[in-house]
Amino acid sequence: MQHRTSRSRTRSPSRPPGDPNVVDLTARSRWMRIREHLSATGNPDFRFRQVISAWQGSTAETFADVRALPPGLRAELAERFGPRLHPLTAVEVQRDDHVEKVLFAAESGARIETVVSHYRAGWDSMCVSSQAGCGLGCTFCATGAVGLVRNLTADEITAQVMHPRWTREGLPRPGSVAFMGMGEALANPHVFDALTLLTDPGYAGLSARRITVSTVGFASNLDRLVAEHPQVTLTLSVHSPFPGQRAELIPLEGRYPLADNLAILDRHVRTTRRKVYLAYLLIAGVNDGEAHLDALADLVRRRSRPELFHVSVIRYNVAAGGDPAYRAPSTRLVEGFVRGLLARGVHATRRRQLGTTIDAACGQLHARYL
Ligand SMILES: C[S@@+](CC[C@H](N)C(=O)[O-])C[C@H]1O[C@@H](n2cnc3c(N)ncnc32)[C@H](O)[C@@H]1O
Ligand code: SF4
Repeated sequence: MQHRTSRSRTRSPSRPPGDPNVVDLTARSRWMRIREHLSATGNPDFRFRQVISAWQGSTAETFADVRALPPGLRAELAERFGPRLHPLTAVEVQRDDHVEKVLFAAESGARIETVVSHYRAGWDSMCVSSQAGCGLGCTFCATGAVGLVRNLTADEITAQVMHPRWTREGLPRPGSVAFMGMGEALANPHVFDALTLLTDPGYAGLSARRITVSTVGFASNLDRLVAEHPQVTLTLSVHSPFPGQRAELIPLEGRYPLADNLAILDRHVRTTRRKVYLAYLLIAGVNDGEAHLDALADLVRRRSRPELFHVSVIRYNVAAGGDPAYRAPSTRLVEGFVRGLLARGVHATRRRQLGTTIDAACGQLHARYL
């Protein structure tokens, strides 16, 4: 089968006329700078928390609305950091039985999507975007078909989790957060500050173990991630055990081979004893054969601690802009593949997919760019 391997890697965002790109992508997180400023000017720690609570609690749009702060401090923060608290505006919401998908617009006009799944009582998982579009061009993914519009800032990434709309819906904190929305998190350096903020008790206060970063294997930053955030849960997208075929599906294989990424995971599991996940996207007739099963199982069994590697088998969701030759496998085929791995001594389960009817499942997000 011929796979499409070339895609435009960047695409200009459609911005309203006269709207400058006001986002400074070289700047550090505004929230981090605000916190540093408050501390450097002798304010007690609770002042930062007061701003965050007012913002997240949906009562404040601007610093001027944060009534808990002394008026002088409100004016000072607005003057120094700009009046608005919100970096993202929710412009559209779609729902099905288990999933809510929100289209957010950022200040530059860039658009992203965030998905919340309610699949177990009292446990909500949020799928966040790290980039508007993605420049890595995987041939099965709608976000890849968009091309890279731009990296999100750390504040735009974390605002998806902290947005006041969730408080209004009774969901001030999701049970877990996965970087499985739009974009390749490790291709965006702002993800490191975003993780620091998400795990900061004064900001989102999430446990690192409840955060999953999924990557196609941006090895240089995977190395940095395991060093700086060792407790974050990791998923490496594999999709083929054969380098030639993997490079057709995931062009980044040519720059950062799977073997290099697996070597990083080997070191990581040896030091942390944390379980890691290998995602395997099953496309009918492409990567679902016995030879794939044997080679994938072999790849896992050759790890230094194979018991700490878990394969999540994902059914291909038909994605806008994906290769038209790709077909979704039947449920029987997916279950058979999982059984095949188990029979070969590999831990494996099928990853449940929600939201396919509203294009909210893995690989389907394109924020209306397509
Ligand atoms: C959209 S990606 C974002 C995270 C990261 N860039 C990655 O690829 O791992 C999240 C997950 O969706 C999977 N995915 C992409 N396209 C898909 C599709 N059409 N159907 C099902 N899963 C897909 C990816 O392989 C990955 O495991
Ligand atoms: S699968 Fe991940 S890395 Fe590949 S194009 Fe989609 S978002 Fe980017």
